[in-house]
Amino acid sequence: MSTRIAFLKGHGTENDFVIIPDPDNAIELPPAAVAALCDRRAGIGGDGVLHVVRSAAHPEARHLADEAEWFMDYRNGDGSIAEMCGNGVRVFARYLQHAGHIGAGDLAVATRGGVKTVHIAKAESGGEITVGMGKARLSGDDVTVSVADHEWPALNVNMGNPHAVAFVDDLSQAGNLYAPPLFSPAAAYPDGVNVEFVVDRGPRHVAMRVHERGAGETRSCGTGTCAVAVAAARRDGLDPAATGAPVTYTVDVLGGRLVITERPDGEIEMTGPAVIVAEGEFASEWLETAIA
Ligand SMILES: N[C@@H](CCC[C@H](N)C(=O)O)C(=O)O
Repeated sequence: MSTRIAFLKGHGTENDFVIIPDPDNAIELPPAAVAALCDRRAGIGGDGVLHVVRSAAHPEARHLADEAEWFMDYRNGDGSIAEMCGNGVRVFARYLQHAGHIGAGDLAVATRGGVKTVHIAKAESGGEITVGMGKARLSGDDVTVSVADHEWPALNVNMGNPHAVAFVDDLSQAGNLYAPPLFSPAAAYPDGVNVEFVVDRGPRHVAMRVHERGAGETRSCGTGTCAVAVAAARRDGLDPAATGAPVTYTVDVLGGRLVITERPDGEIEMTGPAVIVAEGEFASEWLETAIA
C-alpha cells in the first residue's frame, strides 16, 4: 500500500538537504533510498539527507537522549553515512524551529560526532545559527592532495569527520572536481576524505572550494570551513590556546559566507544562515520503485 511521506527541502550556504521528519524512526532509509531522494533529476535533489529522529527512538543515539532530544541521522547524497555535517546541523535546527518543536534560543542536537550545542538568534537579530562544533584534531602527518598535474601539501584536520586542507594559488587550479581529488598516503584517510582548496582574501579572511566525500563538489561544507579556519590560523601563527585570545576567520564558500571562531579552550563556533525552502510529500511507492 502506498503511503504519503512528508519531506522538506532546506539549505545552509547552498549546501542543500532533503529533510525527512521521522520522530519515531519509522521510515527505513537504506543507502539506495537516500541516493534516490538526493538525485537532482529523478528525485528531490540534495547533497544529503537530514533524517530527523528523536534520540530515544534511534539505536545510535538512545544513550544521548537525556542530553539531546533530537538526533541528526545524516546521510551523504550517495547514501553513505557521515559522522557530522556542519551546514546540516544548522538546517536541522531551523527545521525544528519551523515545525514548532523549538523556538529561538539554545538547543542540543545529537549527531554521530557527539552532542552539538546550537543557538538560534531571534529573527529581529538576523536569525543566524551558531553551532558549538567541538575541537579540531590535527594530525602532524604529511599529507598531499592532487588534481590532474597539480599536487599540494595538505593539513589533516578532523572535525568529527575527515578533512584535507590545501592552500592553493587560485581556486581554479582544483579544476572541475568531477572526480574526487587523489590523496596520499592512503592510510591517512581509511574512510575517505573531504578536500578543501583555500585561497586568501584578506586578513583572517579566506575562500574555499570543497570536494565532499559522498557528495562531490558542493557549494559549502560547514565542517570544512572549521577545518580551513584552524588550518589558516596555524599557518598564520595564531593559536588561541597559546595566546588566550579567540581567533575568528571569515570563510567564503561558493554559496555564501560562514564565520568561524576558535576559543582558547579549542572549542570552535560556526555561525551562518539556514533556510527552509519548500515542503511537500512523496508516495512511498515512488521511493520503492526508484530503489527496486
Ligand atoms: N556538508 C557537510 C559535511 C557532510 C559530510 C561529509 N560529506 C563527510 O562525508 O564527511 C558539512 O556542512 O559539514
